[in-house]
Amino acid sequence: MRRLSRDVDGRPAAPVRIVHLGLGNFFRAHAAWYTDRAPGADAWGIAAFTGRSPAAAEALSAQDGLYTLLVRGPEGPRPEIVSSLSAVHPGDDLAALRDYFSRPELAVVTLTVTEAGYRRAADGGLDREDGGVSADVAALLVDPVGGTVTTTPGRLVAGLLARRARGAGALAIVPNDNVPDNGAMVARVVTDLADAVDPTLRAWVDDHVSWVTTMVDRITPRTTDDDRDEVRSRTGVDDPETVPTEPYSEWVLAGSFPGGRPDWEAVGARVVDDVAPFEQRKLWLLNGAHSVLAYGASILGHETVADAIADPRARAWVEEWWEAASRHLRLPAEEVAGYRDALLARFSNASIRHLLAQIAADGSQKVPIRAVPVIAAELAQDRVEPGATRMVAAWVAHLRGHGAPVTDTRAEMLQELVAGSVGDAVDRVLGWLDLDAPALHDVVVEQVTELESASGSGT
Ligand SMILES: NC(=O)c1ccc[n+]([C@@H]2O[C@H](COP(=O)([O-])OP(=O)(O)OC[C@H]3O[C@@H](n4cnc5c(N)ncnc54)[C@H](O)[C@@H]3O)[C@@H](O)[C@H]2O)c1
Ligand SMILES: O=P(O)(O)OC[C@@H](O)[C@@H](O)[C@H](O)[C@H](O)CO
Repeated sequence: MRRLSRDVDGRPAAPVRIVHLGLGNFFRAHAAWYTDRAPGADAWGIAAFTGRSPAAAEALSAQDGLYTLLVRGPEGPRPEIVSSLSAVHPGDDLAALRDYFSRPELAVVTLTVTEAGYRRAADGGLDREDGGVSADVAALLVDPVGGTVTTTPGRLVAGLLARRARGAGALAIVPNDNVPDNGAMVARVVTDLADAVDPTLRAWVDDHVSWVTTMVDRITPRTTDDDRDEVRSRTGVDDPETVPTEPYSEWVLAGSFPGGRPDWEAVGARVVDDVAPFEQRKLWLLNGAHSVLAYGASILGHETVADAIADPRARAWVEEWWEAASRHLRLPAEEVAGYRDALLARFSNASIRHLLAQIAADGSQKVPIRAVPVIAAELAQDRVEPGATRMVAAWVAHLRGHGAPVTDTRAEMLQELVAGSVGDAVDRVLGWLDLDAPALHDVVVEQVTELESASGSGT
């Protein structure tokens, strides 16, 4: 069985003008795919760095950075080869990272490092108590041009220090993680870390970095052996780096690109003044429903989104969540209704095996941005809507050992929050979420109790 190689399968590697951090599946289905398909792609190569493990860099290097995107639509799976990765590196290859940042032709830095990768404290600023962050600050204080850094904010500051030292000019930083106002979010953690290592760096950053805000959407689960087998049988290529994804894709961006960028709009991206309405629509309706299912439907015994949405009980939870969330979206009702219909079709796509356990991970980063704004908006209108609170109740039950396994960078703290009686657990979790309204307590306790008794019963 043959492997992918540029001699046979792809375009020649384009000159690197984009650096990407976080070489996961979503980046390969989304930003790398838009860059590959944009007109003039032969002028826009990406150098991508893994976040933690070097495995993806090693495997992709062995196939010249090429990989197969397996687009799983209703008409059957369609393999597409993506050629935009000109170079792939393990995340700890800091010499390469600093070198790219020093080049004037580098114009864009994109990121998909997960919500937890930004190392934020509860107030949204950089978590200075985080061990990785304090080690990065210490390393850059001792050696700004060669210090070893491991966190994403640390790597960005190391790159920016190298760029300033070479006078290499302005660039855009484009976070593509599911975080509201993600441009301002990444600006904050990076400038916090910059301030801690060099008080003169902030002024340079202000003049030379454009923080772009984005809404990103394309359901992209982890790769399974079935995906690799499908590619093998359809193309005769053995591609361990296959990425499964759905046909639907959206990318909405706001911000400037002082060094230029690929013509992503030509392949469907939208550049707008304000991302917020798109981001709320997607984060609340899509990601919020995902979280309702990840915690609630895994308690009912389901493993994937498609299985879960086919269960009338879980589907009703999603519809109730959408009713509550939709009331607070600043979009025309018909647009919201159309989006909801499209979501039902996307969730029901059984050829995408999207595991509820994957979506459930790092709830401490997701529940506060997916559930809290909707519950708070309901409270502001004197409503306690069970459809809105169920995500929190299901998360509490999940943290107490029901449904999908708990994987969270803050697992230890969360276990303390949910210990003891259901009433105590709910009190502490609502307090941690800054949802102190007494009216919520009984509703959430009743929902947790109901979910815990449904646990494992499959009813
Ligand atoms: N998968 C999707 O459907 C999808 C869709 C829209 C947005 N996203 C966003 O993309 C992110 C990544 O999703 P994915 O499917 O590519 O996941 P993935 O697990 O395939 O890849 C995650 C990447 O981030 C890196 N990473 C993980 N934790 C990190 C940390 N603490 N510090 C630095 N790097 C870290 C990993 O090494 C890997 O390179 C999501 O968290 C989400 O915010 C995903
Ligand atoms: O990727 P996460 O971990 O932020 O969230 C899990 C899912 O809700 C998410 O991946 C969606 O599938 C995605 O945001 C669709 O565009």
